[in-house]
Amino acid sequence: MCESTENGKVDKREAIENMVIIGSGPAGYTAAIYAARANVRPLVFEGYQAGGVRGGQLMTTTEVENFPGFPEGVTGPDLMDKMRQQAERWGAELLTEDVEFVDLQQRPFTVRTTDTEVKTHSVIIATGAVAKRLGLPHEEEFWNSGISACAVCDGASANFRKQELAVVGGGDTAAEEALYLTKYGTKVHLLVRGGKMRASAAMQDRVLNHEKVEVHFSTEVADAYGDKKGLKGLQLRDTSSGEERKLEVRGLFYGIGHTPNSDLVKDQVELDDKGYVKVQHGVSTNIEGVYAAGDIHDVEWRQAITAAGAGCMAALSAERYLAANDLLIEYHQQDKQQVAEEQQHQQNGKAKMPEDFDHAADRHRGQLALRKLYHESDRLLLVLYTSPSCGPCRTLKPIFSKVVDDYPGKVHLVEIDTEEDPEIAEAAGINGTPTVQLFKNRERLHHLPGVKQKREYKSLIEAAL
Ligand SMILES: Cc1cc2nc3c(=O)[nH]c(=O)nc-3n(C[C@H](O)[C@H](O)[C@H](O)COP(=O)(O)OP(=O)(O)OC[C@H]3O[C@@H](n4cnc5c(N)ncnc54)[C@H](O)[C@@H]3O)c2cc1C
Repeated sequence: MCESTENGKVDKREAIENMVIIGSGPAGYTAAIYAARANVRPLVFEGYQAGGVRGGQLMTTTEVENFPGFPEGVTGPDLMDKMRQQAERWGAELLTEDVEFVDLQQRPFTVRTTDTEVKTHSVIIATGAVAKRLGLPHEEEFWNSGISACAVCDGASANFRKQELAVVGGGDTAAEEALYLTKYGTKVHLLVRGGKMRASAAMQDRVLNHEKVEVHFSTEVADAYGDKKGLKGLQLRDTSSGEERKLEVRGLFYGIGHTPNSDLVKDQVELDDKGYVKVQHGVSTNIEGVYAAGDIHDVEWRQAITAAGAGCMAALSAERYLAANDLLIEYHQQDKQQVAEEQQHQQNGKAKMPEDFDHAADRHRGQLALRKLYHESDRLLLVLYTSPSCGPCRTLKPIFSKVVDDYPGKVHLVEIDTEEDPEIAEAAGINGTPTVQLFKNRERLHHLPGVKQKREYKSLIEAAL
């Protein structure tokens, strides 16, 4: 059933769900795999923007070396894609939407996004955590044009290559980001507020002995400065003497920890003083039938494998709760092969090479296609800049492809891999991926860094058609 609200059409489902899982990090997807295997048919709200991208924090890292089953290591985005495929294969329903409202006071519980509203007998909160920001006076001005919270997503951008860069933080995340950035920058300054680092001994050894990394202890960032082209430097303050000085860098990356994504449930579920959900018996919240799994409650271990373990416990606990209260409706699923709609979209969207260039096709790839269409096409031109190691790009690509499906013959989509085509990305002023630009008749209409809501892209496209 569809109903109109102030937000537009909301799909209000009449049937009561067995289980809703909020979040799609290792905790959410593992809960989905266990619940789906038990014929519970969970509904997963994967998230989109509110608390980090679909797939969670591992979408922002490169190699994961410690997740069991991958002796050669696996990239974070690949690991999360595999978990997603496994959940989908066993019949979990996945919606890439942010949950905006929950009512856990009345049963069945209510869960609502902009597009969907459901009632459910049980809920697993697996909303994880997001990177903290410093809140510098000029942070917003240089966000995505020099300041970033994801070195792995943005470090390879043309404007950071062969430049001096800085990372803030003294823990493992900051150390990992600094080491990653040495691949691209001429030098990386690691700015540590205290007199020593909190990172593991092994990580400290690596950064302190790396020829391209300079560690500045007792140093905090007071502000950032630059011009319209982006960040030019930082105003630093010595935390012991209060003395200030400038440091010329073109990139500032945050590695200063995380905030739990618990705002959604903060007045309904018991939280600790830092905002983490309080649990008993591993995953049970103070509300029967509501469970929490992963970094949303784990202040101590905070690992992919512990989050996945908690997801398993939450799914089994919720299933027991449903069975004990006679609420469970079983759905016997066929062993679906991996039929991800997303893969189909990517398949359909395979871009043509310039040699067999087809003007009529909606989708293209690479700088030659872009140059050709920029000069010759009278359609609206949508340029999607991505990079191979960027997790948010993997989230955006299928969603953006679906947006393009709605305008057959009216738009041209050109995907530019900023590693394959760094010159054109630089010329276009791309400071991070993903970024979308809209052009009409050789005029740039919009520059949209990051992942936006589908409706935002659609309203800009419709206004420009
Ligand atoms: C840079 C980096 C490197 C790391 N490397 C490793 C490593 O090598 N090995 C390791 O074991 N661990 C690593 N970790 C830690 C690991 O990523 C986390 O412990 C793990 O991802 C936590 O999983 P989670 O499922 O609890 O939450 P997250 O991964 O944080 O996922 C939370 C999910 O909830 C969704 N969400 C949030 N709010 C909403 C909402 N309102 N509606 C719907 N969905 C929502 C988000 O979109 C996201 O999908 C790393 C972390 C970082 C930041």
